[in-house]
Amino acid sequence: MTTTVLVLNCGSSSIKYQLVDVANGKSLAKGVLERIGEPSARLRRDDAGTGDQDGPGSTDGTVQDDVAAADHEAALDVILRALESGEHPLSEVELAAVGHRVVHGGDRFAEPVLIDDDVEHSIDVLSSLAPLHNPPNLAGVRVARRALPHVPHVAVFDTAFHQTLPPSAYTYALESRTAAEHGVRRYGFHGTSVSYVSRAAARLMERSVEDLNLIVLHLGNGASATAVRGGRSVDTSMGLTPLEGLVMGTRTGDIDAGVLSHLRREAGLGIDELDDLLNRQSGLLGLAGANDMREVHRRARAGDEDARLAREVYCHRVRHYVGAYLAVLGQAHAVVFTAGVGENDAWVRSHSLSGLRRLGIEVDHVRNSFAGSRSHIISPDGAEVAVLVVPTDEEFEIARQALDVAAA
Ligand SMILES: Nc1ncnc2c1ncn2[C@@H]1O[C@H](COP(=O)(O)OP(=O)(O)O)[C@@H](O)[C@H]1O
Ligand SMILES: CC(=O)OP(=O)(O)O
Ligand SMILES: [Mg+2]
Repeated sequence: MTTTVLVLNCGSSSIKYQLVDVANGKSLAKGVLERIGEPSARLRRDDAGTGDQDGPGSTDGTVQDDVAAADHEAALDVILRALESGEHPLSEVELAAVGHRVVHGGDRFAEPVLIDDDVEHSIDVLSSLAPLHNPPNLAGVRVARRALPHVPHVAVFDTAFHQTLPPSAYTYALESRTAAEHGVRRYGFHGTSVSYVSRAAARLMERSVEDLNLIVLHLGNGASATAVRGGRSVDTSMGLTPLEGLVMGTRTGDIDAGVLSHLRREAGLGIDELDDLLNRQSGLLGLAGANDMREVHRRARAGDEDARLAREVYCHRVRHYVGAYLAVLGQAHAVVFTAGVGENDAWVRSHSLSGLRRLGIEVDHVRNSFAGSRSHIISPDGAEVAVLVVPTDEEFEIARQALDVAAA
């Protein structure tokens, strides 16, 4: 039986794709189509079958500029044609499944599922709880189901891994009838990444994940912290929506809910304006004028005080959650950095964890400056709490889970 899975991770303005042979862990083709809807849409592809998984962002292949991708349908069409012209044309590859990243699965989905019209409808209903994510996820599902109607399509949810949160962690102290009536609770996101990274961290530590307490810091465009006990999520920083917790590229993270009523009354902002302000105009972008941490560093080095403050706030919040989750877990075996910032940004790693020696947490500056793309330990030998950098691979994890569902 075939073990090849096409994975689609559809964002609002980009689609990441990967063709994976789950059996041997090989990536047969991958890429990202960015700036959907703009004339300057661009496809970065690596379809030479470079072999092993090597983390996000590592597209060492070719770049096609100005591709015709006015919407997700056109974008997927470009991707399917790119795959067809690569070393592993879809017409010659038998697909076991198409795996889709879906960010919000709400109460309904604790596991990956085979997509039918009813599942599609549920993803749509959950869109208001993940306005940056579920709508494009759904667009990808719809287009791909039409383009590849004979292959099983599987949704893999960011929320699923966090279904193990205990009620004390997922319950907001909001009047309970209102909360129950409107499904207001903490769900948590980035679960596919955290689950993959937890197991990869255990391998690096040569321990079983069941025996480890981990604090996983997924610092990408969205950012979250998760406390993982024995491979299960027991607390996480994102909540009902992917807005709570850490400072992100364009999202506030934690903010006093009173700010909303204050701005409603004082600035006359409507609900959609508030939503846009908190989700799209804030975070690093709102503080420093740039949502990419590399640009924030450039500005900070050039003396820009706003950029300096933005990265201080970012690291302060990470440190805040590390302390909180040390307390939640009682004891941690490792702090694990992953995703775009976590994997690449030595400055953020060392600033977030500085001064924590008495808690057993220390970063070795030589090890921290290693810039390769493989998992590595950045704490000194013998540290009480290991500090690790572990590249995430949401696409591979989605492929693995999608194959499980399709083969069941
Ligand atoms: N070398 C780097 N140094 C610091 N930050 C980086 C670096 N490379 C990427 N990033 C950050 O990672 C972010 C993207 O992270 P990623 O995990 O790829 O996000 P997503 O998968 O959500 O699109 C970028 O916005 C940028 O801020
Ligand atoms: C859930 C979430 O925030 O995802 P991303 O980091 O891809 O925006
Ligand atoms: Mg991401």
